[in-house]
Amino acid sequence: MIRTRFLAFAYPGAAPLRFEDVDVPQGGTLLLQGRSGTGKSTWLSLVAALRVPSQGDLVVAGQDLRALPALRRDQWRGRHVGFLPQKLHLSEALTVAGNLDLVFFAAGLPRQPQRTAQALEALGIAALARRRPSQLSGGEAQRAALARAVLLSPRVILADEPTASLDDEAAAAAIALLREAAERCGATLVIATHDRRVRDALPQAQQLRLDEARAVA
Ligand SMILES: Nc1ncnc2c1ncn2[C@@H]1O[C@H](COP(=O)(O)OP(=O)(O)OP(=O)(O)O)[C@@H](O)[C@H]1O
Repeated sequence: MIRTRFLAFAYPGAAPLRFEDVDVPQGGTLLLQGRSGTGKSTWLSLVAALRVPSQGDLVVAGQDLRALPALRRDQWRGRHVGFLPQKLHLSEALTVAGNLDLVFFAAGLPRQPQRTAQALEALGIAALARRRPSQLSGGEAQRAALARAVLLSPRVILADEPTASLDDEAAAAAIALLREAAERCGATLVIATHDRRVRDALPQAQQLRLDEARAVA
């Protein structure tokens, strides 16, 4: 679940970005929409506890993020938030499986090879576990990044423009994979997108529209 009230964030020297309230139940889907520069990445970073709101309340998966001590934020994120960034950030120094193993490290947990294998299996890329990211197709790399995002069965999955630069077939596959992964984990799914195809594919999803007006104090 995600609940925001009067949420705002100000970059130094800039007018605050103010965000409309949302109430997304656990397991629900939210589409975060708006043109470039309207604050989608900022909103995602607040929900992921990467930034602290300047104002307002923010509860994610039952955790009041303003009450979360700074020292516990990274661990909380590592355990409860799965992030599928637009640029996938898979390390070429590691195999696909090795990239997933980093998740355990980030969450302060021991490596669990069986769980890594299961996550790759669930996304249909078990056979690619020992490859390097550069040896994957774009779609395979996205599956690897999604396997990494859902490895610890997060309560929230945040996907930043997951269909950008994908053709229709690949975009439909990416949306289906995200939905299936969220369903398996019982996670709340947030997709930041300005792709109409995502909205059309998820007609039941809640929507939060950001616009330029919100960037004004
Ligand atoms: N580190 C920063 N310092 C100052 N201003 C910033 C910083 N990061 C973003 N901004 C500004 O905050 C506003 C929101 O940026 P944000 O990246 O959240 O938008 P976005 O909707 O995700 O854009 P895009 O779709 O292009 O990724 C923009 O006006 C941007 O210029």
